[in-house]
Amino acid sequence: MSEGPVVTATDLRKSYGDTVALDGVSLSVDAGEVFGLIGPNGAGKTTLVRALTGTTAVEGEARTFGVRPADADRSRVGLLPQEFSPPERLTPRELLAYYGGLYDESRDAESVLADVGLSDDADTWYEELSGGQKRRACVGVALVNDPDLLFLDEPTTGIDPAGRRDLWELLEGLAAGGTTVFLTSHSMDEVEALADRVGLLRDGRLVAVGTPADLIGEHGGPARLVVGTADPAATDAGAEAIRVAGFRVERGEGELVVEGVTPADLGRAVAALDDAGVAFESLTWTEPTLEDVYLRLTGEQFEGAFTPGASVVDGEEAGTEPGEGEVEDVVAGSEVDG
Ligand SMILES: Nc1ncnc2c1ncn2[C@@H]1O[C@H](COP(=O)(O)OP(=O)(O)OP(=O)(O)O)[C@@H](O)[C@H]1O
Repeated sequence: MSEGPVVTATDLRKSYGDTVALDGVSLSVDAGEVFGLIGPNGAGKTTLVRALTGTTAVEGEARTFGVRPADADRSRVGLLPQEFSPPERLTPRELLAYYGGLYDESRDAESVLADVGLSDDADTWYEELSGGQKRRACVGVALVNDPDLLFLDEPTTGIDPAGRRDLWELLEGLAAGGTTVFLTSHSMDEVEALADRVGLLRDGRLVAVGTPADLIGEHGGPARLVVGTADPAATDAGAEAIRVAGFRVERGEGELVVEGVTPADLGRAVAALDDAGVAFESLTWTEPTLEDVYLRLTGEQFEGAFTPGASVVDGEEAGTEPGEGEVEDVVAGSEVDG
């Protein structure tokens, strides 16, 4: 395993006409590190991957293994582009033989097929594979030269949950063995699970870089208690009781969202509801995730998600009708019947 950064970028810039795709991106990725790149559609992720793999010309300086990407030893780099359409009338086994043949040395096709979970479909034409099986085959192609540096642009799109987890395990194993992985994904759980460090790209700029834990600590916002309330009267009474107990509370339809509740606060919050005789149907405590970081830093909202800090606090702020906000499904947390 080599020492020091395997990938470096200094002030990368790229425009397509008036569209600025990269607006001064600098980063470095060390050997054996999994770097996760996230950001909204059009943020510049694919352009950055292309810059780092030498498939598009950019301003600034990009280096892989210390040389310009176009000059890097191709046998050491694997690339799964976002759009990759191998020949339709080849089977996964043939595809691996075909792409493996481009290198002086390549991995045994059977072991790659096993790695990506395609051993049973190894002799089906590519065009007859399901979407997820196709993507597995494409991941296999990126692995066939046993690369030291692997670029994966949205590798698990279309792959079922079990298959995604298998691929995560595979990537973790590769990284543990010293492979450097540069991963872009729209799946926050994927990036949180895999990445040692995460970079968030927005409008061509890297607006945050850090470990998932650091980014969540810095930008994820507070832990929350969501109280499912039985009826509007209970929602009103619950909001008041929680507020009086000193918490910051927001109201949604049939629920209250109490922000900044630590595990040590839970008892006091529940006691406030009980003391006020407020009937509640559920209690869910959630800690912030990388998804919260993403939402806060991009200003995006998932449909149905409420806007942190933008609705009723102390019942005073205007502009939000009860029922307007709705909290997304619980991602991590515990439910307690009330
Ligand atoms: N070949 C091209 N010609 C013109 N504009 C382009 C081209 N490629 C990308 N762009 C523009 O550059 C910007 C960045 O695109 P890019 O594909 O890098 O974003 P992305 O973050 O990968 O998006 P997505 O999440 O949708 O894959 C977008 O505004 C896009 O429209």
